[in-house]
Amino acid sequence: MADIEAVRAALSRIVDPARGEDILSAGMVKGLAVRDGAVSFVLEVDPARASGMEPLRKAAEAAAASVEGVTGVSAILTAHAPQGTARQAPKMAVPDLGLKDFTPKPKAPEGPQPLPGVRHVVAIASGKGGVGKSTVSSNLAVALAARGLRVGLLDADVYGPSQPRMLGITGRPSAPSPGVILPLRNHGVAVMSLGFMVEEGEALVWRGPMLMGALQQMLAQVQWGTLDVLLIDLPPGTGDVQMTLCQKTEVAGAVIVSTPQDIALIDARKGIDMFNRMGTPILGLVENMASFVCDGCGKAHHPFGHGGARKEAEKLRVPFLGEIPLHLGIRVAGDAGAPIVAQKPESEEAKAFWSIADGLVATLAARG
Ligand SMILES: Nc1ncnc2c1ncn2[C@@H]1O[C@H](COP(=O)(O)OP(=O)(O)OP(=O)(O)O)[C@@H](O)[C@H]1O
Repeated sequence: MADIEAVRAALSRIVDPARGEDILSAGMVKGLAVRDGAVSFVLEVDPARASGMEPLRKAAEAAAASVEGVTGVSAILTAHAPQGTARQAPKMAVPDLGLKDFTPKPKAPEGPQPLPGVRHVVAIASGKGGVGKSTVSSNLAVALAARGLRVGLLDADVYGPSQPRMLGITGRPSAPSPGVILPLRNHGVAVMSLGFMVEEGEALVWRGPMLMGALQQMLAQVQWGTLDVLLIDLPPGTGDVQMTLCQKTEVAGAVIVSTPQDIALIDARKGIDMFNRMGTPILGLVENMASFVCDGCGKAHHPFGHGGARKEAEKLRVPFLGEIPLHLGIRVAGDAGAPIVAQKPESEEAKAFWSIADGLVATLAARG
């Protein structure tokens, strides 16, 4: 079995030529973990040098891979300027010879790019945390797969990746060659999550640039194969992750999840506004935790109010995709790793997810 100390020793032999120091002593290796032979770590570099650091990442990856018992390595490069050093003057003044750099540089593609092999990228977003965005993502993914679509789910909720638990996946994705990560599968869905790479809670303490680097690397390196739909479970809010996704990747549209409460709807409106500004179409609004049917009296109650999201959708002229009840079964199924559409596909509480999934299939089909 691979030993973390052996991996450390291998990494300590990789020297960053610019610093003349090995990457471990230089503090560039973050989040090193070894689980069942799979090694993962983040190589944190100065943004000013980021474009030339791929060879160092590859060397570190190869060093870790050479350790006995290691079955796969995932080394993620992230750019992060150490505080207070980003603007420091270089120690040695380099004479300016007035020469222009004529080295041809590969032109970075402009604007959002399609993901190879993926027909439609659909972002699942919410303005506020805890409204059920991950629950909706996992149920929609499983429902779409059950309808015969080739479905992937990228858990980009980097602050609290919950899809490994909700979809019942433990393991680690394999990395058969440098720069290639294979997603894991369950319930007919190909899944990639930062939760596979770090211990639970660890990503919460990562800094913004590390998270962004991890997201971009997941977008670039995960080999999804051919997919009809890739759902992206976004973190709540309207931050860097959402913007980077829309700027770099061609997104067919966003599904916004909200509870009926005013406060959640205000945040949902902000989310819709952000997607509008980024030019990403809104596929619709979902109202989660819309009603609660009491076991005792059998009546439907509306603990968070009712109909707010439908009204808001009308007001904002975006499609209303459906209401999902607040139901213990939905939470228990998610916690047990089998979304309700997989665990009890015929149940009343699963119905709304099927109908939203069918609406999404129709919308995407209309787009070709
Ligand atoms: N309709 C529902 N009925 C019962 N429980 C639900 C429902 N929707 C979500 N939950 C539960 O509420 C909790 C929060 O849901 P979830 O993790 O999906 O929210 P989220 O919006 O993705 O949160 P965050 O963005 O903060 O990670 C979970 O325990 C989930 O099982």
